[in-house]
Amino acid sequence: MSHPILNDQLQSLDDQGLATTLACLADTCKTISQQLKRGELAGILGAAGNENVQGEEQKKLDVIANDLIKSALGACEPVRGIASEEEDDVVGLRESAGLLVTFDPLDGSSNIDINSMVGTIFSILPGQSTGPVTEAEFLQPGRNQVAAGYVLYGPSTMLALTTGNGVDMYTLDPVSGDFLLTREANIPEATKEFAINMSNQRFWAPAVQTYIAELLQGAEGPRGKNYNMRWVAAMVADVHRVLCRGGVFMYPWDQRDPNKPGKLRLMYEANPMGFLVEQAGGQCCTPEGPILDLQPEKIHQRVPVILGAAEEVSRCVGMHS
Ligand SMILES: O=P(O)(O)OC[C@H]1O[C@](O)(COP(=O)(O)O)[C@@H](O)[C@@H]1O
Ligand SMILES: [Mg+2]
Ligand SMILES: [Mg+2]
Repeated sequence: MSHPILNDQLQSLDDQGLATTLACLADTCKTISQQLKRGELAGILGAAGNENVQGEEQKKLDVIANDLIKSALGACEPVRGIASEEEDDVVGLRESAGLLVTFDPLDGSSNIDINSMVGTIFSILPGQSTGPVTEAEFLQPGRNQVAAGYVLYGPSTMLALTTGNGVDMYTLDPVSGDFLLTREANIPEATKEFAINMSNQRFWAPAVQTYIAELLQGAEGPRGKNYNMRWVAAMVADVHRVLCRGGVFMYPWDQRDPNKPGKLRLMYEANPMGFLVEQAGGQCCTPEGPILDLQPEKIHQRVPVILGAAEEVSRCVGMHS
């Protein structure tokens, strides 16, 4: 069976600037994948010894992946500016270019040191001006994204990509070095699988407490079926599972820190995953409604996330009203 090659598929896009940018991101992620494969041998595991702007400890690989993507996009003609989870501020690249890229260079950082799954998440927005690049220009609803995707560094390296016409999944062929199209994502409306960090249960809002309590009651409870639970602790891997076989994934609001209404970042995690999930037939919401309709207020903004099977997301959101 022959699998189409990513770069051939990209050539058929109307926007060749977008195609160039996506090819650049895919190539850089191949380099990150190679570094990860060498693991401890490359001396790149462990803490970098500093914190990012959000007060989180940076791993060496957070910094390495960020620098690789930043430098590759710095040389990528169609890119006007970038924003990264690991950068304090947005970075202007060239005023004449038309695309803005936001990214989480390494998602699931706490998995690095145990040789478990991590990934790179990216989102591409249209530029809004021909003047200097500003943070305000990035603050567009996720609905404006022209493309979004992630690369999952797992037993095989996989790229999931949407340009607004479904979600294609590519597997990196270690022999040819090409990303080959291997499947399309599809999220069934119903599921029996959920993903949430249960250790935060006592901090959740009452609606989430009730929703999860019903799932845990299984066949004897109001849902009338048994649910299984999974938690990889890397959003990229948990969402990949949902895109491949369905399920519901949540990182809800909790009361631990009033400055963090949720853990996940809108511009680097929630919006790109929301675009992918909607394109695969699922839903991605906060308790107030679809994430893609949110008007961002800050580049490093955090949001509660409920995504996946439509039946579960609408039930959980509905319990908040
Ligand atoms: O430590 P917890 O509560 O399991 O949180 C895991 C979540 O945090 C994250 O790792 C945050 O992402 P980063 O690793 O990019 O900071 C998500 O990928 C994941 O879903
Ligand atoms: Mg992340
Ligand atoms: Mg990260």
